Amino acid sequence: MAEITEDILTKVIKKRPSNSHKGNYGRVLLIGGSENYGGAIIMAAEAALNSGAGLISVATHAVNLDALHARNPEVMFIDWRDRNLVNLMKKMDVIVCGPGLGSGTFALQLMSTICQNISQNQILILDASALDMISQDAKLIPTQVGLVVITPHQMEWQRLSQIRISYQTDSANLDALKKIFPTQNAILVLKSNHTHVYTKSNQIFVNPIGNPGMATGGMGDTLAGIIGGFTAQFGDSLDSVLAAVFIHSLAGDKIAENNYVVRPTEISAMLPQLMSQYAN
Ligand SMILES: NC(=O)C1=CN([C@@H]2O[C@H](COP(=O)(O)OP(=O)(O)OC[C@H]3O[C@@H](n4cnc5c(N)ncnc54)[C@H](OP(=O)(O)O)[C@@H]3O)[C@@H](O)[C@H]2O)[C@@H](O)CC1
Ligand SMILES: Nc1ncnc2c1ncn2[C@@H]1O[C@H](COP(=O)(O)OP(=O)(O)O)[C@@H](O)[C@H]1O
Ligand SMILES: [Mg+2]
Repeated sequence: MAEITEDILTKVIKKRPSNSHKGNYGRVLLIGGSENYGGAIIMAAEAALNSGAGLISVATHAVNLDALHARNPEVMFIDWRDRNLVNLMKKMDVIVCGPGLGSGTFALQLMSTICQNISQNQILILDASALDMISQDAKLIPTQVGLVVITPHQMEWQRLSQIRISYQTDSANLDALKKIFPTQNAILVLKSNHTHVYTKSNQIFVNPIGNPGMATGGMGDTLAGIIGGFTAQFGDSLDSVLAAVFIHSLAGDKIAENNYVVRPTEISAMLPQLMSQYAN
């Protein structure tokens, strides 16, 4: 097992060439935010925006539109019941699904639409409720997809892998990852106070930083958005995912130097400045 180090940030974060435009930094669609959990998808979208995705769209319950735009007018909106959502999905480089999605019949339909329409040149990041839905129905896992990144916390991983938290050893986790995604290119980001990242080729990484001030609702939603932003602009590599995990905790540690609590939105606020320090 290897520790993720600061070097991953200099390796991944690139200075932007002058002759570039928003289309060069990736299109991300975030799907989630039921009537009760709008904040989750707003925080994920803010994280994707602040981590540098070129174009960001959010498919959510209509009730979330005003809050989303009041907070981040840079982000585009589509009602998640809009028939055009399927066409929009097809234009995306990255789809992040799950923060605040909920688990009703409609959420199931959305997952099924993603599963049927996503393609080999797209990245899918599954978090929160989306993971609970694939736990209940493996047919919702797409076979034609470029990369799937799953970001469960330990209880979500228990539901998906059937491994109880105290039995979530590295070897059991690797076996489960391969069993759940037999043919797909898949990365498991198993979140905890020291998040582990697993690949199907038996690579294991541990995140040595982060702090308990980060134990605040919305922290995982923010990580999902950063992974979306990093894979959209720096590519569908393991390194992009490792860098996202590391910078999320690095920001958390910097905020915790003089704050008892770390707000997820403050992590997002810190990203543009942190990224400029590591870009080369
Ligand atoms: N502002 C918003 O809109 C927000 C909306 N959100 C949305 O809410 C939805 C539900 O997501 P969820 O994560 O809150 O609920 P769930 O999956 O039931 O997990 C909690 C259970 O697991 C247990 N547990 C054990 N180990 C654990 C661990 N390491 N980390 C965490 N939990 C651990 C834990 O144990 P306990 O606390 O009882 O000790 C408890 O029994 C989802 O769609 C999400 O996006 C949130 O993002 C917050 C902000
Ligand atoms: N004690 C802790 N130390 C370090 N990181 C933590 C700690 N508690 C939570 N985190 C981080 O916060 C995030 C929590 O994710 P999650 O439970 O999905 O949050 P939410 O669903 O509320 O957004 C993960 O990235 C996890 O690593
Ligand atoms: Mg979560």
